[in-house]
Amino acid sequence: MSDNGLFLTLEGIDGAGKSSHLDALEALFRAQGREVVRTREPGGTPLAETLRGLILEKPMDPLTESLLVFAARRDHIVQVIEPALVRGDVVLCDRFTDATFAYQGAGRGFDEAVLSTLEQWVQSEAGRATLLQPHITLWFDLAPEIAAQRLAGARVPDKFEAQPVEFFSRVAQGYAARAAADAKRFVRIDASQSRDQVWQQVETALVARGVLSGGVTR
Ligand SMILES: Nc1ncnc2c1ncn2[C@@H]1O[C@H](COP(=O)(O)OP(=O)(O)OP(=O)(O)O)[C@@H](O)[C@H]1O
Ligand SMILES: Cc1cn([C@H]2C[C@H](O)[C@@H](COP(=O)(O)O)O2)c(=O)[nH]c1=O
Repeated sequence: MSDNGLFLTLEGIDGAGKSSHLDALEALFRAQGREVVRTREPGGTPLAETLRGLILEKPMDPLTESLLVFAARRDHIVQVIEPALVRGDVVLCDRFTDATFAYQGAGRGFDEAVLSTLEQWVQSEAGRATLLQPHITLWFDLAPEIAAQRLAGARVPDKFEAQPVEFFSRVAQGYAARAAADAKRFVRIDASQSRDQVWQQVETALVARGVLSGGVTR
């Protein structure tokens, strides 16, 4: 399968600040003449959004959780992500498979070999030479204690947001391990800085990667 699009994902622990930059990123790509599909995981299709409700609210064992996450992802890939990439669009996705390795793998302690097998099944496509992976992943790296302070009182916590800081320490380590294993794809963003400084890092990284023209402002 040929794809001329750009698959850009944003990752980080809950409260790291990634969603705060989605509007500006979408506007920036559109201003540079790109079609943008903005989406999220779990979710992005009616079926996957239904699964999201279960994943974020219902208690379940880690294998069940992982299977539901990958089922939602499969529908999302088939219905939304692959068609958009083939059209040449920018797919701006709030979380993808790195979140599964970080949350279900490192956070819950679920078997990463099983996650890798599911990744192979779900992200392979007839006609696609390699596994579907994001072209660029912006990893918003923030200490769990600061993320918890930012989220405190901001909204009613879901099943994951209600987890203790130790859980998010493991999730953060999971992200660090994924980033180390695929350093070409990951861009580490120091998310402890102010919103404007974080945005500057995002913009600079995307210009350096050649996916945005220089001299852009928010
Ligand atoms: N750089 C920043 N400095 C201080 N507060 C921030 C910063 N960026 C975002 N925030 C605030 O932190 C909270 C979490 O931000 P945001 O919703 O963007 O995080 P997130 O990574 O998308 O979280 P989640 O994955 O849980 O949805 C919000 O209240 C937001 O206003
Ligand atoms: C993709 C994915 C997500 N999660 C978790 C991570 C977050 O706590 C929620 C999504 O909420 P957000 O406000 O949209 O960030 O789901 C997960 O555990 N595993 C995954 O694969």
